[in-house]
Amino acid sequence: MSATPPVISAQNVWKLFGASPESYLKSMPAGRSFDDIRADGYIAGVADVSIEVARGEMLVIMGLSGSGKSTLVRCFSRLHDITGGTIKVDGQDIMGLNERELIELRRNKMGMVFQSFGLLPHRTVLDNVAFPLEMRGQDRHDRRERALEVIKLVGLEGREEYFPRELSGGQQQRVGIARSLAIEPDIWFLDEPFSALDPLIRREMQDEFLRLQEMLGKTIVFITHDFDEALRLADRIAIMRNGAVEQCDTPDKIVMNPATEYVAKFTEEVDKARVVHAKGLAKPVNGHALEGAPIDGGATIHELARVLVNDNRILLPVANDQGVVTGVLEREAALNILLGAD
Ligand SMILES: Nc1ncnc2c1ncn2[C@@H]1O[C@H](COP(=O)(O)OP(=O)(O)OP(=O)(O)O)[C@@H](O)[C@H]1O
Repeated sequence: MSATPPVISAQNVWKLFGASPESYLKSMPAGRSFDDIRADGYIAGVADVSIEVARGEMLVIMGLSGSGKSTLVRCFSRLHDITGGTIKVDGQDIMGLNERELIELRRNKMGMVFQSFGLLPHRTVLDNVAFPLEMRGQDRHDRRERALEVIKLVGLEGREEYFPRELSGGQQQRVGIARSLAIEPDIWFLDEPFSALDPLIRREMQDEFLRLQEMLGKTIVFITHDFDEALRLADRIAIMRNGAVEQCDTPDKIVMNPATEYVAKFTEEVDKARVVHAKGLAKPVNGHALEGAPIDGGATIHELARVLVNDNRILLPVANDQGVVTGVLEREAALNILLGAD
């Protein structure tokens, strides 16, 4: 991960729901499980989570319904006051902010997109997208210019005067995305943005989203309960269960080395060759004598299938995107993944 300070830093964060969570947490003995806490009359929405989000990173929070994804992300923007621990955004402890500072933080730094789109039905696409700029007091001309710009960015040019009811689900979510981008947020929170869309449109939106992210390079926290979606989008995935993070790692590492049985269950059906990259499987060079042209570390094992089958080297040098050899791939290990024998 980069050496720059994290955009979001959560340390030992708890969010308990119940009668007097703060005093309960203070007197709670260490090692209390989710079920113990429930027996005491509390729900551990977030249980001792420590996680950092790097600048420009796409962190996907994945977990089944009720695992605590939304609660954790609500803590990041202090839509929930946390019960214990600390959350810093750009180095600032957000529990120390007053109401006005919080509103500023959310309005200027944070963009949010929800599953339900949340569009204003009596406003056109243009006015929906310009709405957060209006809230910010920007003048009419500037907000129109900016709204037109982001509408174009999400591929809705020509539909500026449509009303939400005249758009498909995918198009409505594009409006939601454009609206959240209008304020140029540093941090972008997306809570299951595509789960109301049918599978084909959903995939299309994921591709669009990756394209946008390539252009914009935002710091993103993306919630999903769909493991395949997480694998497609994430730089790192945090897998939650009972309010806790079971594992937070790159898709390659999660698929190759699931930390718990629970995580392993998600990976069972996954076609690993389509997820794992050469660089994820590569080992350190460690004095191996390497011969011949290197392979692209950013390619998946599936994308390298032809090379892996035809090449007869035992060890293949793996290069980064600058062409520098950074590791070595055992061809047999890669072939095993390709053949589903791993
Ligand atoms: N305001 C609240 N009061 C009491 N319990 C709550 C509250 N909000 C969330 N919870 C509980 O906290 C736990 C985590 O909920 P959360 O909504 O974060 O899960 P989630 O993983 O986002 O689920 P989903 O995928 O269904 O949205 C659940 O057991 C939920 O019932």
